[in-house]
Amino acid sequence: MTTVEKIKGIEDEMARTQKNKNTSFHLGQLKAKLAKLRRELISDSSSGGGGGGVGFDVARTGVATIGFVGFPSVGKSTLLSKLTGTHSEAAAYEFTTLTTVPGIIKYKGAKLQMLDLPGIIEGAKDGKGRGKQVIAVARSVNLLFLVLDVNKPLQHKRIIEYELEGVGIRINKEPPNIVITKKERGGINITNTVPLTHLDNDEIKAVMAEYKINSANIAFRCDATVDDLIDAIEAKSRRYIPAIYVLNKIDSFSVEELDLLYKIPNAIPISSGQGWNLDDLLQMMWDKLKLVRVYTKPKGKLPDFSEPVVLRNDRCSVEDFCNSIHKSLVSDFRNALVFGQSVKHQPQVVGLSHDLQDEDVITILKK
Ligand SMILES: Nc1nc2c(ncn2[C@@H]2O[C@H](COP(=O)(O)OP(=O)(O)OP(=O)(O)O)[C@@H](O)[C@H]2O)c(=O)[nH]1
Ligand SMILES: [K+]
Ligand SMILES: [Mg+2]
Repeated sequence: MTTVEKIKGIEDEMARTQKNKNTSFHLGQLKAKLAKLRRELISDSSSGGGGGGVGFDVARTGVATIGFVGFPSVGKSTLLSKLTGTHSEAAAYEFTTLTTVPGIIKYKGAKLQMLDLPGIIEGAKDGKGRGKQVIAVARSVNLLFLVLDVNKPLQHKRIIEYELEGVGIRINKEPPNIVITKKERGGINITNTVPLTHLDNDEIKAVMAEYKINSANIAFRCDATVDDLIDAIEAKSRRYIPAIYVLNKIDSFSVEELDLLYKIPNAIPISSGQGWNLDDLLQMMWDKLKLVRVYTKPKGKLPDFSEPVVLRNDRCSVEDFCNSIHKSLVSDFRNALVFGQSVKHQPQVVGLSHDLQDEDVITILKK
């Protein structure tokens, strides 16, 4: 049996099993088995076995990368061409785009890479179409544009979410606050700071047994589900990626129905064909990326507000700032003077490990 067939078998069994007190151990076990099999599929596609593909992933440039994912012919390529000026073939037939097409956009001083990808369909994660390669790229981006055609059923949204979840991508979600500390002996010890309303002991035991973890402290600091527990165990293979639902083709949609679309969280209606509402899309992109713009102020001079150094918020220390200017800067570094939100005193003397915030002004003092 192939991994995909085994996954199908477990999914079928789960669908047949009613959730109640007597089945929770069994269901927990099935979910853990499923998560392990899906991880095998992910590592297959990143190591080249059926995924990856020559020339499919592209060299990364810019401070962050945004990937376009959606069903065929929803208008991904039209959007890339509009936003970046890079031509990506668009046509009325499905699967026009067959590989990754990168483009670059400069926004608020930040150079950002956008990746137009082939369309995906139901079953993508299990190898349908170019789904595996698309998903391998999707796992590596900093923000996803999940492009939907407003004229197509909203069910497409569910299918795409399901496909991405199946490969360990978690959309617009924080990692569950569960700390698992493995021990040599002593069994499973559970503590919780909030009541656990979704999980019972049988489920926890089943999952830990399936992962062959016999002794561990598990500290729940959120009202976790069994899926959250599995995500915590599988933390290394999970990707927490912000996403925007780009509801495209509103030019061919009745205005009365538009109100409904505004109710979907993290969504924005646009027309890539007509170029409608793209400014709002870019502003939303900016808010989601949470980039950090830092202005340099040479000693004794005014700050240069024309060209910020842009950092990602997971890499925004003074050291990251130095490295993005020049490799040698760190070795000459004595300390830095910072003005702005990241410091209490204006200015404040800081070292390499200090984390900067958006719109800070910095002066580097050399040895
Ligand atoms: N009415 C309307 N049509 C659009 C819009 N955006 C794209 N289209 C049309 O939709 C069709 C598909 O557009 P593409 O940009 O090729 O879509 P895609 O998502 O890249 O498609 P694949 O690469 O095949 O997955 C083309 O005929 C476009 O002209 C839009 O905003 N409004
Ligand atoms: K198309
Ligand atoms: Mg395309």
